[in-house]
Amino acid sequence: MGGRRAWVVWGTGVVAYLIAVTQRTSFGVAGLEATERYSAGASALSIFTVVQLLVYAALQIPVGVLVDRVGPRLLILAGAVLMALGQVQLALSETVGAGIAGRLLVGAGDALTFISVLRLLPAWFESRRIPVLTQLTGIIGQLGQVVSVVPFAALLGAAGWSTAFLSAAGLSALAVVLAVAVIRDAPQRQPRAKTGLRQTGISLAQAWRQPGTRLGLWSHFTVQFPGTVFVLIWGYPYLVRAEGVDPVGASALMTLFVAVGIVSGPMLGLYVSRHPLRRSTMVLAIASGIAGCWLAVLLASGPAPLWLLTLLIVALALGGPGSMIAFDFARTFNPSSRMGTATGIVNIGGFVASLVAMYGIGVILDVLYARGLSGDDLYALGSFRIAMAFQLVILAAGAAAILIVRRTVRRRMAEQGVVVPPLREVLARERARRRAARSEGTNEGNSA
Ligand SMILES: N[C@@H](Cc1c[nH]cn1)C(=O)NCC(=O)O
Repeated sequence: MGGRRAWVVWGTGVVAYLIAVTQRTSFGVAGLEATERYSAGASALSIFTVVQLLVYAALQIPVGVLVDRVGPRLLILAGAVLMALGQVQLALSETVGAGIAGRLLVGAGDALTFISVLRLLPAWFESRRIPVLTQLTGIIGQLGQVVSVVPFAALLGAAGWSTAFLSAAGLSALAVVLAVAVIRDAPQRQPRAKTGLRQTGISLAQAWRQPGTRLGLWSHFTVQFPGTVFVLIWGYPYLVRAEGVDPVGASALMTLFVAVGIVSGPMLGLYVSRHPLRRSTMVLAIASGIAGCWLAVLLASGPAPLWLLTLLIVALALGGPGSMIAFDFARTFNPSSRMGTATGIVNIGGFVASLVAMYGIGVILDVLYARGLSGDDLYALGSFRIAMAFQLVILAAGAAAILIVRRTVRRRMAEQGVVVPPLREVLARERARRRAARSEGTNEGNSA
């Protein structure tokens, strides 16, 4: 376990995930070209992304169940095939309907990938390594966005729509070859228990009834969406049009977002492996940080100062790696035979919250504009702030759900003899220990 072969298998899985994130985000950088190609307006184009995310979210449970039954390799392979077909379809499509069919295939293939790559970890690595590797999987995968924004966008500009999307399809074809050649479910061939539909239903129900799975779901729900919404759709127009940040400054803030995610991921992974009883406390701390920064930005008189916007970006960026803690709940509270199923349940949370927030912000902006409350600017600062405040409602609901489920989790743990001491007590004990260590040091100094 954990030898060279394990790193190669996991590394290949991560490359497949990075390629999936490239396919996921490639349409986002082709908005202007898509408007021309399909002669479509903004709302028609938004259907492409909504359909893709809906398919992704809807497939999480079936995929989670499947990965436990057929293993991750086959699903990573099938995911790459679907994404290659989807991008070919998009490359050749000339109508909105045909284009959406392409994105639907991409969403389906994407849905198969992440859960399957996480499922490789417990088969190949010791459990103490998994929190950091989970974080690294997320971080490296997110670099797929950079592939979309830099080489893909350049190819789109230079060679046009069909060439760019056919090349993206080529990347997924490469993932197919790599998956066939390198990825194996486990170091040794393992007999897979034959599970019928009834057993699958039972396993799904067991994963859902496990409060640790639901703690993961709500953790993912609460801290993943604010960053996703900001980066995928509303962040740039908010910074530039509402807060008056110049485009170069806005791009720098978006880059800071990626950098903070990369630096903080491994740190959070280490925290999780050292303090497994304080994982939800970290999730709640990140959620409070995001809510606090948003409140300060939204309540600022006039445009928010740059230092405050920078702080907001840092808090939002922590949400990505913070949401990976959710998968650790799925893994540690479920037997490995149900891990895929539990991971699928958890992964729905952030994507549902993101869809609700993205749509809600758009609707609020439209309503305020239609009622004449935004003057002649859809993105007026006052209106955008009201719309962005909608996220605080979702954050509060998520945090409340975490607190409620956590109580059940801790009660169950106490029944099994694991008591989580209140944070107050732990901090007081730690202060006393430090005081004692200091006074011991002073006494030793005096007697020397
Ligand atoms: N939390 C994200 C991944 C992530 C890690 N760091 C920033 N974002 C997640 O849930 N990913 C699922 C997926 O399919 O990408």
